[in-house]
Amino acid sequence: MGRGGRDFGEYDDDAAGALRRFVREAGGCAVVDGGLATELEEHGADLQDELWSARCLVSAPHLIRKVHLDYLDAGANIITSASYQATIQGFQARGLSREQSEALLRRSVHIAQEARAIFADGWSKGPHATRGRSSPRRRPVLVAASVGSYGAYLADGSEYTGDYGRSVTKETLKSFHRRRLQVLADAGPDLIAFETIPNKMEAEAYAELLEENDIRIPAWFSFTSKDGRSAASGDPITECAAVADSCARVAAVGVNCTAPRLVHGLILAIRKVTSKPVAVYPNSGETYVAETKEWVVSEGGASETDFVSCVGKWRQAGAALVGGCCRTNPATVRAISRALHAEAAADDDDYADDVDGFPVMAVL
Ligand code: MET
Ligand SMILES: [Zn+2]
Repeated sequence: MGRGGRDFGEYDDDAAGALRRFVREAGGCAVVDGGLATELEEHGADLQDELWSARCLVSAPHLIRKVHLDYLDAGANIITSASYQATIQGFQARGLSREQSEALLRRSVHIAQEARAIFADGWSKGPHATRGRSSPRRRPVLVAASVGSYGAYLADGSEYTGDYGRSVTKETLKSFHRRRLQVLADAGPDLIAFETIPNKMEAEAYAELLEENDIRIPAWFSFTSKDGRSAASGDPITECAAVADSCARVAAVGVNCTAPRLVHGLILAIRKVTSKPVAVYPNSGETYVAETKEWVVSEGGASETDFVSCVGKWRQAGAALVGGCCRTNPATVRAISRALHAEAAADDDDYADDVDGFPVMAVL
């Protein structure tokens, strides 16, 4: 069990059942945080680097903690560690030792756990309690250890194409991820978030690693899609989700860093092959250009601005966890949380003051 967490990790049926209970406790749909790298950059971090957000594990851990706290303050039930692009191989290429690299992976989880503890502390004896709230609400919070795909390590945008070249096999991917996964799991997160998975082969590699290494921390598999029918590589999303479905250690299946307009169809497709909870945390709808490491507005991008107005539709389609990915921020998460808990928010003046009249355009 993670520090400050509930008994989440101690599941004896299946991982999906444990997450389903958590979602229920969170009010029927859990709020996932928003873009971590995006927000680090917003605070001045320079991520034009092959390590991307993982660079801050060395240079600005306090900033990572602040961003986690901002997402908690915005209503997140799940915060995701800064390990997306943190890999032993990537750190070693920069001259760090294996021990130092592994310590940085552990640090990513510990920073998120620390943020949760600070938040819980402030929540029970902070300003809200003195404003006359009779029973301070305790929001359930889980720490997810992020595992970015092999493409993220390559830092060439291939998590959005799924094209790793012929020489990369499932075994390549397994040996690339094995130790990193074990170190992250040993750091004691509540969840492992396999994010931005671009193809079926990497999902298979993860499923086998979870079994072979006997990782007993519930995981979620989250894919990227560019067309709303398949993962980035062209593998049908139904086949990718079926890989996740057949692994008892997988608690949820979903999509992230995908245009919001594609999400509804993807939820419906995923639900055809699994009854595990579905997680969706799209990006703003902009497109990542690997050469310049920049996000640009794509064609038809204007329609993406109603991201938050889609939240109800996604929930109706069966999403159990909703949040944001790149180019989303705490304001997005606050608005998502509001959309999901509209009735509860109406009873809560402090909260309503923060979000009333929030312009959706400004969210993204
Ligand atoms: C390219 S997807 C990045 C996901 C990661 N959790 C982040 O928000 O930074
Ligand atoms: Zn993203």
